[in-house]
Amino acid sequence: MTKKLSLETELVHVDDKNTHNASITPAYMSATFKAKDLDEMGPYDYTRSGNPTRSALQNHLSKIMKAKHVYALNSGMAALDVIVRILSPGDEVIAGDDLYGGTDRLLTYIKTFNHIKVGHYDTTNLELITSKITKDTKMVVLESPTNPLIKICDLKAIADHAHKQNPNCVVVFDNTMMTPLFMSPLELGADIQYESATKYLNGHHDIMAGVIATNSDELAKKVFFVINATGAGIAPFDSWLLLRGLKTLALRVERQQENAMKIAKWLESQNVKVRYPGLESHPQYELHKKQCKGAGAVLSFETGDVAVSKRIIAACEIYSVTVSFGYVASLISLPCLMSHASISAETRKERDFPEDLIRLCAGIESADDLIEDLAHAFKVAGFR
Ligand SMILES: Cc1ncc(COP(=O)(O)O)c(C=O)c1O
Ligand SMILES: N[C@@H](CCSC[C@H](N)C(=O)O)C(=O)O
Repeated sequence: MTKKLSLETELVHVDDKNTHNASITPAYMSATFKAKDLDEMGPYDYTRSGNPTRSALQNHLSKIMKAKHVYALNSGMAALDVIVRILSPGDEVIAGDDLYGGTDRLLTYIKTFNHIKVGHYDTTNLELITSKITKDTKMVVLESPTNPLIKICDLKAIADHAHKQNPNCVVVFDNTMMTPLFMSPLELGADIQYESATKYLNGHHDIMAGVIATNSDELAKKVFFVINATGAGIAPFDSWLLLRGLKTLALRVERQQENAMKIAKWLESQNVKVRYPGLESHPQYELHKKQCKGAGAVLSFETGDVAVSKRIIAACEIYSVTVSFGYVASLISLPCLMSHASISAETRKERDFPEDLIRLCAGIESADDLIEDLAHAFKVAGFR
Protein backbone atom coordinates (compact mmCIF):
# COMPACT_ATOMS: atom_id res chain seq x y z
CA MET A 1 0.00 0.00 0.00
CA THR A 2 1.37 3.42 -0.93
CA LYS A 3 -0.80 5.43 1.47
CA LYS A 4 0.94 6.33 4.72
CA LEU A 5 -0.91 4.54 7.51
CA SER A 6 -1.90 6.25 10.74
CA LEU A 7 -0.26 5.22 14.00
CA GLU A 8 -3.53 3.65 15.25
CA THR A 9 -3.43 1.26 12.27
CA GLU A 10 0.30 0.58 12.48
CA LEU A 11 0.01 -0.32 16.18
CA VAL A 12 -2.20 -3.35 15.60
CA HIS A 13 -0.36 -4.78 12.58
CA VAL A 14 2.95 -6.43 13.39
CA ASP A 15 5.05 -7.27 10.30
CA ASP A 16 6.63 -10.53 11.30
CA LYS A 17 7.40 -13.46 9.07
CA ASN A 18 7.73 -16.51 11.29
CA THR A 19 8.26 -20.15 10.32
CA HIS A 20 4.63 -21.36 10.49
CA ASN A 21 2.95 -18.07 9.58
CA ALA A 22 1.49 -17.77 13.09
CA SER A 23 -0.74 -14.69 13.40
CA ILE A 24 0.94 -13.74 16.65
CA THR A 25 4.72 -13.54 16.88
CA PRO A 26 5.84 -16.58 18.88
CA ALA A 27 7.79 -16.14 22.12
CA TYR A 28 11.14 -17.76 21.35
CA MET A 29 11.87 -18.96 24.88
CA SER A 30 15.41 -20.02 24.16
CA ALA A 31 18.66 -18.72 25.57
CA THR A 32 20.69 -20.24 22.73
CA PHE A 33 20.40 -20.94 18.99
CA LYS A 34 22.15 -23.74 17.10
CA ALA A 35 24.70 -22.66 14.52
CA LYS A 36 24.00 -23.97 11.00
CA ASP A 37 27.68 -24.69 10.62
CA LEU A 38 30.88 -23.03 11.74
CA ASP A 39 31.02 -20.84 8.62
CA GLU A 40 27.42 -19.65 8.91
CA MET A 41 26.38 -18.95 12.46
CA GLY A 42 23.00 -17.40 11.57
CA PRO A 43 21.46 -14.17 12.93
CA TYR A 44 21.03 -15.43 16.52
CA ASP A 45 23.36 -17.29 18.84
CA TYR A 46 22.53 -16.17 22.39
CA THR A 47 19.50 -14.24 23.67
CA ARG A 48 21.61 -11.62 25.46
CA SER A 49 22.85 -10.61 21.97
CA GLY A 50 19.55 -11.05 20.14
CA ASN A 51 16.30 -13.00 20.06
CA PRO A 52 13.65 -13.25 17.28
CA THR A 53 10.79 -12.10 19.56
CA ARG A 54 12.85 -9.11 20.68
CA SER A 55 13.67 -8.36 17.02
CA ALA A 56 9.97 -8.45 16.07
CA LEU A 57 9.22 -6.05 18.93
CA GLN A 58 12.07 -3.71 17.96
CA ASN A 59 11.01 -3.70 14.29
CA HIS A 60 7.43 -2.92 15.31
CA LEU A 61 8.61 -0.11 17.61
CA SER A 62 10.82 1.30 14.82
CA LYS A 63 7.72 1.78 12.70
CA ILE A 64 5.72 3.28 15.57
CA MET A 65 8.51 5.56 16.78
CA LYS A 66 9.55 6.44 13.21
CA ALA A 67 13.13 5.67 14.21
CA LYS A 68 15.91 3.95 12.27
CA HIS A 69 17.17 2.03 15.31
CA VAL A 70 15.15 0.85 18.32
CA TYR A 71 16.32 -1.29 21.22
CA ALA A 72 14.06 -2.89 23.82
CA LEU A 73 15.47 -3.29 27.32
CA ASN A 74 14.50 -4.79 30.64
CA SER A 75 13.45 -1.46 32.23
CA GLY A 76 13.32 2.26 31.63
CA MET A 77 16.20 2.74 34.06
CA ALA A 78 18.25 0.11 32.19
CA ALA A 79 17.68 2.27 29.10
CA LEU A 80 19.06 5.38 30.80
CA ASP A 81 21.93 3.38 32.30
CA VAL A 82 22.92 2.22 28.80
CA ILE A 83 22.64 5.78 27.45
CA VAL A 84 24.84 7.39 30.12
CA ARG A 85 27.58 4.81 29.50
CA ILE A 86 28.29 6.77 26.30
CA LEU A 87 29.83 9.41 28.60
CA SER A 88 33.43 9.52 29.84
CA PRO A 89 34.83 10.82 33.15
CA GLY A 90 35.04 14.63 33.10
CA ASP A 91 32.08 15.03 30.68
CA GLU A 92 29.32 17.50 31.47
CA VAL A 93 25.59 16.70 31.53
CA ILE A 94 22.89 19.36 31.75
CA ALA A 95 19.55 18.06 33.01
CA GLY A 96 16.18 19.30 34.20
CA ASP A 97 15.47 20.09 37.85
CA ASP A 98 12.28 18.04 37.85
CA LEU A 99 12.92 14.47 36.77
CA TYR A 100 11.60 11.07 37.79
CA GLY A 101 13.27 10.19 41.14
CA GLY A 102 15.12 7.18 39.68
CA THR A 103 16.54 9.31 36.86
CA ASP A 104 17.77 11.85 39.38
CA ARG A 105 19.26 9.00 41.46
CA LEU A 106 21.18 7.55 38.49
CA LEU A 107 22.48 10.99 37.43
CA THR A 108 23.59 11.60 41.04
CA TYR A 109 25.35 8.20 41.00
CA ILE A 110 27.37 8.98 37.86
CA LYS A 111 28.20 12.42 39.27
CA THR A 112 29.43 10.90 42.56
CA PHE A 113 31.21 7.79 41.31
CA ASN A 114 31.99 8.30 37.61
CA HIS A 115 33.31 11.87 37.85
CA ILE A 116 30.72 13.24 35.45
CA LYS A 117 29.59 16.84 36.00
CA VAL A 118 25.80 17.05 36.27
CA GLY A 119 23.87 20.34 36.54
CA HIS A 120 20.10 20.55 37.15
CA TYR A 121 18.16 23.59 35.91
CA ASP A 122 14.58 24.68 35.39
CA THR A 123 13.86 23.64 31.80
CA THR A 124 10.82 25.93 31.56
CA ASN A 125 13.24 28.89 31.69
CA LEU A 126 14.63 28.77 28.14
CA GLU A 127 17.09 31.59 28.73
CA LEU A 128 18.51 29.88 31.83
CA ILE A 129 18.77 26.35 30.40
CA THR A 130 20.33 27.51 27.11
CA SER A 131 22.84 29.67 28.99
CA LYS A 132 24.00 26.51 30.82
CA ILE A 133 24.42 24.41 27.64
CA THR A 134 27.82 25.33 26.21
CA LYS A 135 30.39 23.84 23.82
CA ASP A 136 31.57 21.67 26.74
CA THR A 137 28.17 20.03 27.27
CA LYS A 138 28.25 16.41 26.14
CA MET A 139 24.71 15.40 27.01
CA VAL A 140 21.38 17.08 27.78
CA VAL A 141 18.74 15.02 29.64
CA LEU A 142 15.15 16.26 29.37
CA GLU A 143 11.65 15.18 30.36
CA SER A 144 8.44 16.92 29.25
CA PRO A 145 5.90 16.98 30.80
CA THR A 146 8.05 16.30 33.84
CA ASN A 147 7.21 13.74 36.48
CA PRO A 148 5.58 14.92 38.76
CA LEU A 149 5.51 18.73 38.43
CA ILE A 150 4.22 18.58 34.80
CA LYS A 151 6.71 21.21 33.59
CA ILE A 152 7.02 21.63 29.82
CA CYS A 153 10.27 22.43 28.01
CA ASP A 154 10.76 23.67 24.44
CA LEU A 155 12.55 20.61 23.04
CA LYS A 156 13.27 22.04 19.58
CA ALA A 157 14.73 25.29 20.92
CA ILE A 158 16.91 23.48 23.47
CA ALA A 159 18.11 20.82 20.98
CA ASP A 160 18.88 23.44 18.30
CA HIS A 161 20.88 25.45 20.82
CA ALA A 162 22.76 22.39 22.12
CA HIS A 163 23.72 21.26 18.60
CA LYS A 164 24.82 24.79 17.66
CA GLN A 165 27.09 24.90 20.70
CA ASN A 166 28.42 21.39 20.17
CA PRO A 167 27.28 19.33 17.13
CA ASN A 168 28.25 16.17 19.05
CA CYS A 169 26.17 17.00 22.12
CA VAL A 170 23.69 14.13 22.66
CA VAL A 171 20.21 15.41 23.44
CA VAL A 172 18.36 12.68 25.36
CA PHE A 173 14.62 12.91 25.80
CA ASP A 174 12.48 10.80 28.15
CA ASN A 175 9.14 10.43 26.35
CA THR A 176 7.46 8.15 28.91
CA MET A 177 4.67 10.65 29.65
CA MET A 178 3.65 11.30 26.04
CA THR A 179 4.41 8.01 24.23
CA PRO A 180 4.92 7.99 20.43
CA LEU A 181 1.18 8.62 20.13
CA PHE A 182 1.45 12.22 21.31
CA MET A 183 5.07 13.27 20.77
CA SER A 184 7.89 12.57 18.30
CA PRO A 185 11.04 13.84 20.08
CA LEU A 186 13.43 12.65 17.33
CA GLU A 187 11.63 14.89 14.83
CA LEU A 188 12.00 17.82 17.24
CA GLY A 189 15.78 17.40 17.46
CA ALA A 190 16.44 14.80 20.16
CA ASP A 191 19.30 12.42 19.31
CA ILE A 192 18.02 9.70 21.62
CA GLN A 193 14.46 9.11 22.76
CA TYR A 194 13.88 6.67 25.57
CA GLU A 195 10.78 5.55 27.41
CA SER A 196 9.80 3.40 30.33
CA ALA A 197 7.65 0.84 28.51
CA THR A 198 6.57 -0.39 31.95
CA LYS A 199 4.05 2.45 31.73
CA TYR A 200 1.71 3.26 28.82
CA LEU A 201 3.49 1.26 26.09
CA ASN A 202 2.68 -2.00 27.84
CA GLY A 203 -0.23 -0.64 29.88
CA HIS A 204 -0.95 -3.68 32.03
CA HIS A 205 1.62 -3.53 34.85
CA ASP A 206 2.77 -7.07 34.20
CA ILE A 207 6.30 -6.39 32.93
CA MET A 208 9.22 -3.99 33.37
CA ALA A 209 10.53 -2.69 30.04
CA GLY A 210 12.39 0.19 28.43
CA VAL A 211 12.91 1.42 24.89
CA ILE A 212 15.71 3.41 23.22
CA ALA A 213 15.25 4.98 19.76
CA THR A 214 17.73 6.90 17.61
CA ASN A 215 18.29 7.78 13.95
CA SER A 216 22.07 7.94 14.42
CA ASP A 217 24.02 4.88 13.26
CA GLU A 218 26.93 5.88 15.48
CA LEU A 219 24.82 6.20 18.65
CA ALA A 220 22.96 2.98 17.79
CA LYS A 221 26.26 1.11 17.60
CA LYS A 222 27.35 2.38 21.02
CA VAL A 223 23.96 1.59 22.56
CA PHE A 224 23.86 -1.95 21.16
CA PHE A 225 27.42 -2.60 22.35
CA VAL A 226 26.44 -1.77 25.96
CA ILE A 227 23.17 -3.73 25.80
CA ASN A 228 24.99 -6.84 24.60
CA ALA A 229 27.93 -6.34 26.95
CA THR A 230 25.76 -5.87 30.04
CA GLY A 231 22.72 -8.05 29.28
CA ALA A 232 20.20 -5.19 29.46
CA GLY A 233 18.05 -6.47 26.58
CA ILE A 234 14.44 -7.43 27.26
CA ALA A 235 13.58 -11.13 27.79
CA PRO A 236 11.57 -13.08 25.13
CA PHE A 237 8.34 -13.44 27.11
CA ASP A 238 8.39 -9.79 28.16
CA SER A 239 8.96 -8.88 24.48
CA TRP A 240 5.88 -10.95 23.62
CA LEU A 241 3.76 -9.26 26.31
CA LEU A 242 4.91 -5.81 25.21
CA LEU A 243 4.02 -6.61 21.59
CA ARG A 244 0.55 -7.54 22.82
CA GLY A 245 0.16 -4.44 25.00
CA LEU A 246 1.22 -2.09 22.19
CA LYS A 247 -1.75 -3.10 20.05
CA THR A 248 -4.18 -1.28 22.35
CA LEU A 249 -1.95 1.72 23.07
CA ALA A 250 -4.07 4.23 21.15
CA LEU A 251 -7.39 2.98 22.56
CA ARG A 252 -6.12 2.96 26.13
CA VAL A 253 -4.27 6.26 26.11
CA GLU A 254 -7.04 8.18 24.36
CA ARG A 255 -9.59 6.96 26.91
CA GLN A 256 -7.20 7.63 29.82
CA GLN A 257 -6.57 11.14 28.50
CA GLU A 258 -10.30 11.82 28.16
CA ASN A 259 -10.77 10.80 31.80
CA ALA A 260 -7.77 12.85 32.97
CA MET A 261 -9.19 15.95 31.27
CA LYS A 262 -12.56 15.50 33.02
CA ILE A 263 -10.84 15.00 36.39
CA ALA A 264 -8.58 18.04 35.83
CA LYS A 265 -11.58 20.23 35.01
CA TRP A 266 -13.46 18.95 38.04
CA LEU A 267 -10.45 19.71 40.28
CA GLU A 268 -10.30 23.24 38.85
CA SER A 269 -14.01 23.66 39.53
CA GLN A 270 -13.20 22.87 43.20
CA ASN A 271 -10.56 25.67 43.21
CA VAL A 272 -7.72 23.16 43.53
CA LYS A 273 -4.28 24.09 42.12
CA VAL A 274 -3.95 21.46 39.41
CA ARG A 275 -1.11 20.83 36.95
CA TYR A 276 -2.23 19.28 33.67
CA PRO A 277 -0.97 20.35 30.21
CA GLY A 278 -4.43 19.94 28.69
CA LEU A 279 -5.78 22.82 30.78
CA GLU A 280 -5.56 26.35 29.38
CA SER A 281 -4.51 27.45 32.87
CA HIS A 282 -1.25 25.48 32.53
CA PRO A 283 1.58 28.05 32.19
CA GLN A 284 3.04 26.30 29.13
CA TYR A 285 -0.26 25.22 27.56
CA GLU A 286 0.54 26.78 24.14
CA LEU A 287 4.07 25.37 24.04
CA HIS A 288 2.82 21.89 24.91
CA LYS A 289 0.13 22.10 22.22
CA LYS A 290 2.78 23.15 19.69
CA GLN A 291 4.99 20.09 20.27
CA CYS A 292 2.48 17.40 21.32
CA LYS A 293 -0.77 15.95 20.01
CA GLY A 294 -2.24 15.20 23.44
CA ALA A 295 -1.87 15.89 27.16
CA GLY A 296 -1.66 12.32 28.51
CA ALA A 297 -3.29 11.00 31.65
CA VAL A 298 -0.99 12.16 34.47
CA LEU A 299 -1.84 15.23 36.51
CA SER A 300 -0.82 16.52 39.91
CA PHE A 301 -2.45 18.82 42.43
CA GLU A 302 -1.76 20.45 45.76
CA THR A 303 -3.84 20.61 48.91
CA GLY A 304 -1.61 22.94 50.96
CA ASP A 305 -1.17 20.36 53.73
CA VAL A 306 0.67 17.00 53.67
CA ALA A 307 -1.69 15.53 56.29
CA VAL A 308 -4.72 16.41 54.14
CA SER A 309 -3.06 14.90 51.05
CA LYS A 310 -2.38 11.68 52.98
CA ARG A 311 -6.01 11.53 54.17
CA ILE A 312 -7.31 12.05 50.61
CA ILE A 313 -5.11 9.28 49.22
CA ALA A 314 -6.08 6.89 52.01
CA ALA A 315 -9.80 7.56 51.44
CA CYS A 316 -9.78 6.74 47.71
CA GLU A 317 -11.50 3.47 46.92
CA ILE A 318 -11.10 3.12 43.13
CA TYR A 319 -7.62 4.63 42.73
CA SER A 320 -4.90 2.29 43.97
CA VAL A 321 -2.15 3.84 46.05
CA THR A 322 0.58 2.73 43.70
CA VAL A 323 3.75 4.08 42.09
CA SER A 324 3.98 4.18 38.30
CA PHE A 325 1.45 5.41 35.75
CA GLY A 326 0.06 4.46 32.34
CA TYR A 327 -1.83 1.46 33.70
CA VAL A 328 -5.40 0.70 32.61
CA ALA A 329 -6.61 1.25 36.20
CA SER A 330 -6.36 4.62 37.98
CA LEU A 331 -3.51 5.25 40.38
CA ILE A 332 -2.84 7.86 43.05
CA SER A 333 0.35 8.62 44.95
CA LEU A 334 2.26 11.04 47.16
CA PRO A 335 5.51 11.48 45.16
CA CYS A 336 7.62 12.77 48.09
CA LEU A 337 7.11 9.43 49.91
CA MET A 338 6.92 7.19 46.85
CA SER A 339 8.31 7.77 43.32
CA HIS A 340 10.52 10.71 44.38
CA ALA A 341 11.61 9.49 47.82
CA SER A 342 15.11 8.88 46.41
CA ILE A 343 15.57 12.67 46.07
CA SER A 344 16.51 14.08 49.49
CA ALA A 345 14.00 16.32 51.27
CA GLU A 346 16.61 19.09 51.15
CA THR A 347 16.99 18.83 47.34
CA ARG A 348 13.23 18.62 46.89
CA LYS A 349 12.92 21.87 48.87
CA GLU A 350 15.62 23.57 46.79
CA ARG A 351 13.72 22.58 43.64
CA ASP A 352 10.33 23.87 44.91
CA PHE A 353 8.88 20.38 45.08
CA PRO A 354 5.67 20.55 47.15
CA GLU A 355 5.57 17.78 49.75
CA ASP A 356 1.75 17.84 49.68
CA LEU A 357 1.68 17.20 45.92
CA ILE A 358 -0.67 14.38 44.92
CA ARG A 359 -0.02 12.68 41.56
CA LEU A 360 -2.76 10.86 39.79
CA CYS A 361 -2.95 8.86 36.58
CA ALA A 362 -6.39 8.26 35.13
CA GLY A 363 -7.21 4.76 33.96
CA ILE A 364 -9.89 3.61 31.55
CA GLU A 365 -12.73 3.34 34.11
CA SER A 366 -15.84 5.52 34.01
CA ALA A 367 -14.87 9.18 34.52
CA ASP A 368 -18.00 9.72 36.65
CA ASP A 369 -16.91 6.98 39.06
CA LEU A 370 -13.40 8.43 39.25
CA ILE A 371 -14.65 11.94 40.01
CA GLU A 372 -17.14 10.63 42.55
CA ASP A 373 -14.38 8.68 44.30
CA LEU A 374 -12.22 11.80 44.55
CA ALA A 375 -15.16 13.92 45.74
CA HIS A 376 -15.86 11.33 48.44
CA ALA A 377 -12.16 11.23 49.46
CA PHE A 378 -12.10 15.06 49.68
CA LYS A 379 -15.13 14.93 51.98
CA VAL A 380 -13.62 12.22 54.22
CA ALA A 381 -10.35 14.20 54.39
CA GLY A 382 -12.18 17.43 55.26
CA PHE A 383 -10.86 19.15 52.13
CA ARG A 384 -13.06 21.66 50.26
C1 LIG B 1 9.42 9.46 33.51
C2 LIG B 1 10.05 8.14 33.86
N1 LIG B 1 11.15 7.75 33.18
C3 LIG B 1 11.75 6.58 33.46
C4 LIG B 1 11.29 5.74 34.44
C5 LIG B 1 12.02 4.46 34.70
O1 LIG B 1 11.33 3.36 34.17
P1 LIG B 1 11.31 1.88 34.79
O2 LIG B 1 10.54 1.93 36.05
O3 LIG B 1 10.67 1.10 33.71
O4 LIG B 1 12.72 1.52 35.04
C6 LIG B 1 10.15 6.12 35.17
C7 LIG B 1 9.57 5.27 36.25
O5 LIG B 1 10.06 4.36 36.79
C8 LIG B 1 9.53 7.35 34.88
O6 LIG B 1 8.48 7.77 35.56
N1 LIG C 1 10.92 2.03 44.69
C1 LIG C 1 11.04 2.50 43.34
C2 LIG C 1 10.00 3.52 43.06
C3 LIG C 1 9.57 3.48 41.63
S1 LIG C 1 8.61 4.86 41.10
C4 LIG C 1 8.05 4.35 39.51
C5 LIG C 1 7.53 5.38 38.60
N2 LIG C 1 8.50 5.89 37.69
C6 LIG C 1 6.80 6.53 39.17
O1 LIG C 1 7.12 7.70 38.89
O2 LIG C 1 5.82 6.28 39.90
C7 LIG C 1 12.43 3.06 43.14
O3 LIG C 1 13.17 3.23 44.11
O4 LIG C 1 12.83 3.30 41.99
